[in-house]
Amino acid sequence: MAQKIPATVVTGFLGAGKTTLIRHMLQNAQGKRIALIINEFGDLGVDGDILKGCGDETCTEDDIMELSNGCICCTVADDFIPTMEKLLARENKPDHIVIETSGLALPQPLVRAFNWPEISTKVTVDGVVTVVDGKAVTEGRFAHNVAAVDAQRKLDENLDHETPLSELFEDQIACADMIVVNKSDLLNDSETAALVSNLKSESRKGVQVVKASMGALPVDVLLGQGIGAEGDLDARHEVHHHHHDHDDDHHDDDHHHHHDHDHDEFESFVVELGEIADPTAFAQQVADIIRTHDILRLKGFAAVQGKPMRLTLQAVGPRVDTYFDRPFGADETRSTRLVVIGQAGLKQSEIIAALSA
Ligand SMILES: Nc1nc2c(ncn2[C@@H]2O[C@H](COP(=O)(O)OP(=O)(O)OP(=O)(O)O)[C@@H](O)[C@H]2O)c(=O)[nH]1
Repeated sequence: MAQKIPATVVTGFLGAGKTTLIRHMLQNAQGKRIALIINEFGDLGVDGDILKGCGDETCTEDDIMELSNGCICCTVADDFIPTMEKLLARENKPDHIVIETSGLALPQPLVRAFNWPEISTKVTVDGVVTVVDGKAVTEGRFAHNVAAVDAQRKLDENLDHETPLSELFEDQIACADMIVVNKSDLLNDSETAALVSNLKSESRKGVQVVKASMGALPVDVLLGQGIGAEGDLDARHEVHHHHHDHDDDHHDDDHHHHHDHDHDEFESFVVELGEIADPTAFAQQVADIIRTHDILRLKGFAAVQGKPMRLTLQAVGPRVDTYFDRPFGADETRSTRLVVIGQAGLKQSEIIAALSA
């Protein structure tokens, strides 16, 4: 019987650095043939485009498959399983499959999907890698399971309210086989050490916690954990959520379980603009809009007047990064397309007006 193909699930909150980590991994794959499945949030294939635009031989378009029908946990049967089957039916099989979940997806339902008969004999979950935005967590955003923040919470009644974001963060930590404390370049040594030790105490026994900057970790560290996570689901208990009206018995079926609607708390939309004049001024404008409207994530591509190259724009919280990634193609419209992601209730028309100003 053929050996099962190992699959690594990369999860982590919005903007934690999953795409960056995967890109680094592909560029340093050391001959390993890696196929990618990307679960995009929103209808603009930004992450896929970033990976395809890396121009590296190891990430040809053929090896990248996109799931774009929303959160992976609700589309297992219609989207994920058929995509996996297509991938597994290929003559030229990958050595390893890497699945990037959208920043809002929960890893447990995806891992559970590997027990489906269509794929369970052919693939196994090598491990779940959870990428953490070290800077954001240190600053107390989505950091509720960090002991220090918890202690503070108990002292302040106003902080008692749990948000879905922190619950999601806990679920991602609970499911991890390896936790990557990314963006360590933005932390000092003692902040990094404190975060690593907090996450170690919050995660299951034996889970590795490693620090990284720009997701730069050796492929041998990330892949080949050999965990078989799909057979180990009970250890990855999802956190009990207070606002749900029924309790989780951990034997829920794949789609209709209690997490289904967590991502309803979020929304995203795409903004199309013409060419922009000045990247620096535009980045500043974007940063101001993010602050005013409490946008979680904003990313996409811009056409800059007089520049043949496409500008990639990435914003996580108030930090906006821009860089030119590749020339626009001859048959490509020189336009600016951005996806905006935030908690439900974004003032879409105001945001579009502000971006167009
Ligand atoms: N300073 C710093 N920036 C980083 C690091 N890793 C990633 N970034 C930046 O953070 C932003 C988000 O990184 P991505 O890799 O797109 O994050 P992601 O988790 O794929 O984001 P989503 O797809 O939106 O969930 C980008 O602008 C990256 O360049 C890091 O270690 N240090």
